[in-house]
Amino acid sequence: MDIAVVNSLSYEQFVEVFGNAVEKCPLVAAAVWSSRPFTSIADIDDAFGHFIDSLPDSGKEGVLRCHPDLAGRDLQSGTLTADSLAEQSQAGLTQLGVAEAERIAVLNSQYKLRFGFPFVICARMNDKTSILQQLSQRLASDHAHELTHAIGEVKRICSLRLQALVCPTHLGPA
Ligand SMILES: NC(=O)NC1=NC(=O)NC1=O
Repeated sequence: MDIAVVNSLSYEQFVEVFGNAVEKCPLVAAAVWSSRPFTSIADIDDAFGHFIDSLPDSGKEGVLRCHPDLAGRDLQSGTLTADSLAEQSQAGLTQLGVAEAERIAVLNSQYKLRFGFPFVICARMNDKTSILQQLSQRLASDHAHELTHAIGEVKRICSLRLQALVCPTHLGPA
């Protein structure tokens, strides 16, 4: 879909297409529609990022709480969104050994207990080793820093999803 088509979408169509750019948070796409017309993918990406950044901490925590655990219950029960399943599979989280699965489950629970939201990382930019490493490292963070870091990961995930949805604008004749 090119940017001209994006700009022609009704808000219902826009939410249909972009509603999961932020995992299970169609509100973000519904709000970002108001920023049309967009000039490029980067423009759309900025609009998503600015909306997320404008949320109060409780809103940011709410966005994080809509993310499924990595290699968690949703993966086991096959209830992940297609986006999340593709991202988690690509990072090797669907082929964890028993010990790795156990370790990520324990660390995810410790993280949620400490911060009140799930550990979120852009799986497409990581693999299971770096994810486990980041999870144990970030457990030691303080709440304020971790909230900022986690929201940065949400925006990375969103950027990659937007790039998969919108084809780059070709300058001049295609
Ligand atoms: N808790 C998470 O980090 N979830 C996810 N990371 C991704 O890249 N996709 C997800 O669903």
